Amino acid sequence: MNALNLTDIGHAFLGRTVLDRITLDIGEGELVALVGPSGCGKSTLLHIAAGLIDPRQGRINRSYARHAVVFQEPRLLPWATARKNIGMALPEGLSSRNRHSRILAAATAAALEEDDLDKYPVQLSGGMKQRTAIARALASEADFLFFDEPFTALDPALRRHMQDIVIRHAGNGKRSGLFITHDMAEAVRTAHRIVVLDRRGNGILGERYIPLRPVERDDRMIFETVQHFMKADPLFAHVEELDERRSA
Ligand SMILES: Nc1ncnc2c1ncn2[C@@H]1O[C@H](COP(=O)(O)OP(=O)(O)OP(=O)(O)O)[C@@H](O)[C@H]1O
Repeated sequence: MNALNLTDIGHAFLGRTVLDRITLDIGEGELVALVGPSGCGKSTLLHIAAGLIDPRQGRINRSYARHAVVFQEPRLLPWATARKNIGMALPEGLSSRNRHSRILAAATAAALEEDDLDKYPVQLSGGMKQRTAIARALASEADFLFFDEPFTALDPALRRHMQDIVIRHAGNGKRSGLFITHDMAEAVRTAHRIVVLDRRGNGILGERYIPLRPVERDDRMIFETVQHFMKADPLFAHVEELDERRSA
C-alpha cells in the first residue's frame, strides 16, 4: 500500500517547464530522499505533493491521514512564543495538561529546553527557530512528513541530532516521508530509498534502495555507501555537473 502516489506530474513557471511526467510512489512507512541538481524542481515537486501548489498536469493520491511540512526556513509566527508555535499543530479540544505534555515532548525531541518555549522567534537563534519548526511538525503527529532541506542552517552536530530525530520518527516504518537534501550522507543516513531528479523537468533519472533499515546503519556503512554512490555509481556521477548554477 502506498502512502502517496504522484502520477505524470507536470508543472511550468512563466511558460518554462520545470517538471514533466514525474511519477513517484512512496510506500507506507517509507522515507524517500529526493536529490538532484539545483533548480531541477525538487521543491516544486514537494510543494505539489503537499498540496501547496496545484500542478498543471497529473494526479496525486494521498492515503495518509495528516501531513506536516518542514521548510528550509522556519516559518514561525513572529507574534507567538515557541510554545504557541508548536502548539498550533495540535488538535483542538486537548486538555491544557495534555497539550503541555505534548508540546514539551516534541520540544525535547527537537533538542529545545523548556525555558526556550516562552521565547518569541526574535529571541531564538537560527538553529533554535528551525528546531521549533521541527518540534511543530513532530507535535502534529502527522503520519506523513515533508522535509524541504530543513537542516541546511544547522551546525554539523545539531544536524546529525536532527537526522536522528528523522530516523526515529519517520525512518521507523510508522510514518512515511519525502526528504529533500543536497547532502548525500544525510540521504543515505535517513532514507530507505534515494530518488534522483533529472534537470529541468526531464523526469526521474533513477533510484537506489539503501540496504538495511535507517536505524540499523552505522557510520562506516553510511560512509562506504556514499563513497560508492559518488565515485562508482553512474546515476550520481552527473548530478553536480547538471547543477543549474554551474551552467548559468
Ligand atoms: N514561483 C516561481 N516562479 C518562477 N520560477 C520558479 C518559481 N519557483 C521555482 N521556480 C523555478 O523553477 C525551477 C525549479 O525550482 P525548485 O525550487 O523546485 O528547484 P530545486 O531543485 O528545489 O532547487 P534547489 O536545489 O536549488 O533548492 C528553478 O529554475 C526555479 O528558478
